[in-house]
Amino acid sequence: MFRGRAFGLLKSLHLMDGQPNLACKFIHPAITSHVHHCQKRNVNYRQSYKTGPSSAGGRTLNVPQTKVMAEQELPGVLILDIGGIHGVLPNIVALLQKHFRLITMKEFLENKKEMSKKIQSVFVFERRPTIDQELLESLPNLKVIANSGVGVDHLDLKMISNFGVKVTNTPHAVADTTADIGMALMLASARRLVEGCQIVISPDTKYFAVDWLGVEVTRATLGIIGMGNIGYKVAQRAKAFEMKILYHNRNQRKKEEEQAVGAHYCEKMEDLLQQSDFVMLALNLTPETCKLIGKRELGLMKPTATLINISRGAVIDQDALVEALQKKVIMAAALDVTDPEPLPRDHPLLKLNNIIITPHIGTATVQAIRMMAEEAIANMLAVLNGQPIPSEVFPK
Ligand SMILES: O=C(O)[C@H](O)CO
Repeated sequence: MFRGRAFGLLKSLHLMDGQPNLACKFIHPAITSHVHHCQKRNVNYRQSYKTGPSSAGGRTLNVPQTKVMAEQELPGVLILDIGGIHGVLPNIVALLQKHFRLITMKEFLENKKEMSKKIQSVFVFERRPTIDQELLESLPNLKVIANSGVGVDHLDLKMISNFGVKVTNTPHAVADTTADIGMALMLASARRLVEGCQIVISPDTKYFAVDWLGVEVTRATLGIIGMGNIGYKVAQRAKAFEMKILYHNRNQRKKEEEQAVGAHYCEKMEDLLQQSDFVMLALNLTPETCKLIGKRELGLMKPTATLINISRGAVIDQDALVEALQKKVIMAAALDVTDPEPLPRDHPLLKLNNIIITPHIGTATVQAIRMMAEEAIANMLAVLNGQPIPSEVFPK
C-alpha cells in the first residue's frame, strides 16, 4: 500500500504518461536550440548532457555523455511498457531516452522480428521484465541486463552469462535510502510508533503512554548481518545514536569500515545474535543465505531483541519467525521485505501485534529512483562502449 502511495506521489510530481516526445519536457535548457534544429529537420533527436548536480538531494552519479544522434542510431533498450500502473516511471524514461532508443515490451512483442535485432540492453525495473531463456533466445544482439536495484536474486546469473550477456546492478544508488528505512523501522518498532498512531486515531481518547512503553535505540547494541554498502550506511547512522555496533560478514572482514564507525566484528553470527538488542539483516539473498535466520538463530536472540529485515524476505524462515513472535522468543520484528510480496491477507504475520511490515519501500524515494536509473545508464553505456563497468554482477 505504501509503495503504491509512493509511486502515486511520484506520478503526481511528474504528471505525464509515455508520450513519444517525453524527453522534450526534461531537456536541458542549454540544448534547446539543437532540439529545435533537429525538429526543423524532422530528425528524432537525443541530446548529450552531463547529469551534474541533479535533483537527487545533492547525491550525484556521473553518467557519461552520449553524442547527439538520430534516434535510430542509438542502442536499443528493452523496457516495460511506458505508463499504466506497472509502467516505468516517466522521469526515468526521460533519463533513458537521452542515451537510448527505448523499445517497450509491447512494441517488441508486436514486431519481434525487427525489434529483436535492435535491442542491446534490457532495463530491469522492479524485477521486470522477467528474464527467461525464451527472451534471451529472442535477442541476438543483447549485451547487458541492467538491474535497477542492488538485489539480483530474481535473475538467473548463470543462464544469462551462458548467453554471453553481462548483468549490472546499482549498489551505490540504493545504499543511503535503504539504510534510512532500516533506521526508520528500528526507531518505529522500538518506540512503537505504529501503535501510537493507531491509539491517537482510535475512538478511545484516554490513553497513557506508560501503557505501551517502548525501548531506547540510543546506546543500545545493534548487530548488522551483512556489512556491504547498505550495512555500512546503517552503521554510520547508528554511530550518531551512540550505539554499540557489532557486525558479521560471511566472507569478508571490513577493517576500514570497522575503524570508521567503531564497529566490532563477530566472526560467529551466533555471538552477534546473542549480544544484540537490534539485529539488522542487510545481506544479499543467495542460496547460502536463504533462511539464514531460522528457529535456532531466533532462539539465540535476547527475548528483548528486535529483528529488522531490509534485505529479502527469504533470508528469514518466516514460519519460525511467526512462532518466535507468538511465543515472545524475541520481542518484535520490523520488516520491509517478506516472502512472498505482498503477503496473503490471511498470513499469520499480519495477525501479530509485535511486528511492523512495510511493502518493500527501501528505495522508494524520488531521489533514489532517479539515482538508480543514472547508475543503470552508466553501466549500460560502459558495457556498450567497451569501457570498465562500474557495477557488474558475476555468477558464482
Ligand atoms: O534490491 C534493491 O536495491 C531494492 O530492493 C530495490 O529493488
